[in-house]
Amino acid sequence: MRTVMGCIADDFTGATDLAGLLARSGVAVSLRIGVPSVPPSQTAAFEVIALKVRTAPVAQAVAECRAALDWLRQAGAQRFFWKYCSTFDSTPEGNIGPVAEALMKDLDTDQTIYCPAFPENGRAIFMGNLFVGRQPLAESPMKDHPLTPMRDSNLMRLLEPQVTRPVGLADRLTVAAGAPALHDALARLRAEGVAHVVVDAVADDDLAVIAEACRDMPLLTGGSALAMPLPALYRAEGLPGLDAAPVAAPDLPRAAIVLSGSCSAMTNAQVAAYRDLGVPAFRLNPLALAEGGVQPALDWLAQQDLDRAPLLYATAEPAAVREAQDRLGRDRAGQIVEQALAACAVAARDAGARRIVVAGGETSGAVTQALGVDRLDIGPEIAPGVPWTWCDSGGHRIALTLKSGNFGAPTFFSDALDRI
Ligand SMILES: Nc1ncnc2c1ncn2[C@@H]1O[C@H](COP(=O)(O)OP(=O)(O)OP(=O)(O)O)[C@@H](O)[C@H]1O
Ligand SMILES: O=C(O)[C@@H](O)C(=O)CO
Repeated sequence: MRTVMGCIADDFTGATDLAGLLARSGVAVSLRIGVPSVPPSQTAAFEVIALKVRTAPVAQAVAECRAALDWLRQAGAQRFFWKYCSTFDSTPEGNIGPVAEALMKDLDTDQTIYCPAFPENGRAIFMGNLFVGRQPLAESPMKDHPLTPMRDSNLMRLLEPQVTRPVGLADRLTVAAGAPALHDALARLRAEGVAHVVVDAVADDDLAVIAEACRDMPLLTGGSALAMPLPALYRAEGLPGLDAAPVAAPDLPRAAIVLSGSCSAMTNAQVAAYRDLGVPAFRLNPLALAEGGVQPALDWLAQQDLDRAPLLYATAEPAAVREAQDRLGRDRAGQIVEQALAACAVAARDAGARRIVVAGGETSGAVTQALGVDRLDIGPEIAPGVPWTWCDSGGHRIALTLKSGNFGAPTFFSDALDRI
């Protein structure tokens, strides 16, 4: 079927978040890991391509996203969505702005919007400032993120150094005036040469207004929640073939593994809560990994009863993360941990684990790539923005859930395992 919307996500948890929220409306969603190496044949109404480019060098991120755009255009898509984190995770150079600008150029469009709001998960934008719960972004735990510490809450100020063309704001008062008013405001900004418009949203109703006003823009950018109203709008337009055939849940053995490489405040709470249940747990320390490699963790794993869903985690508080980064360098510390958790995922699968829980976007990218997964079917939602997915890995059908660092309740790991 012809693809209605092509979506590009800058990390893997973000991709499952987006696909899960789209799937809530019963629309056909296909989630691919990386740009497929073959031209599109059987495609869904909504195609999501998961990339691992959030912290990649700008030129690499732009090249991968343009290749994804090209594939999605071949699939027939004429509208596109650039999905990044609801906490606007980026480095001073990018990659949110440079990718958006490159996609705009390829699509020959002179304006797009930026709306990472995700009210269900406490992300709201007011007067261009992003809030996480009741805290401004830069005062939230995101200020200590291991790879993308967010030290400013103002989205215009964050975006300006990342792009070459003017940045503007459509504020909450405009959004509250409704879709036609927002549409007119965007047209006025376009006439003034404003290419990049941050749009305020504090509640799902605001996102519905924004989606309605902007649904025909060739490129939308934002968090997953902005995409949620789109399937209903496109259905109302009478676009055919939007509905999904139900995906059968596989009957999987109990054996499971939980792998956590996120150091967010919420993941720290989730690791603590899961450990409190008395499950077997092994802490991966980047300094020990740098010296002794991953073998001790693999040896430990080989001794475990996978029916008890053991936990391997590098999750640590900001002071411990800083210490590892000071000694190893930020990127090396991250990569050592990601590679170790990826090796543990493969070992666990080979030992029979068929339900795999992963916490952290970069971590999920490394694990999913190591498992050789190229496509995910969306299953039931565990928490807002975190679905179970089914996929093929190493000749087996497995269940995989990729949890964004900040998402889920403190009981997320046991919630996930109870859900299927
Ligand atoms: N103890 C540690 N010391 C240093 N770096 C660590 C440690 N534990 C994990 N890391 C690294 O921190 C990074 C965490 O990023 P990741 O994207 O996996 O989680 P997250 O940002 O919380 O999740 P999301 O992107 O979904 O919000 C990874 O690169 C991981 O390898
Ligand atoms: O938008 C979010 O917060 C998540 O989907 C994400 O991108 C985490 O990496």
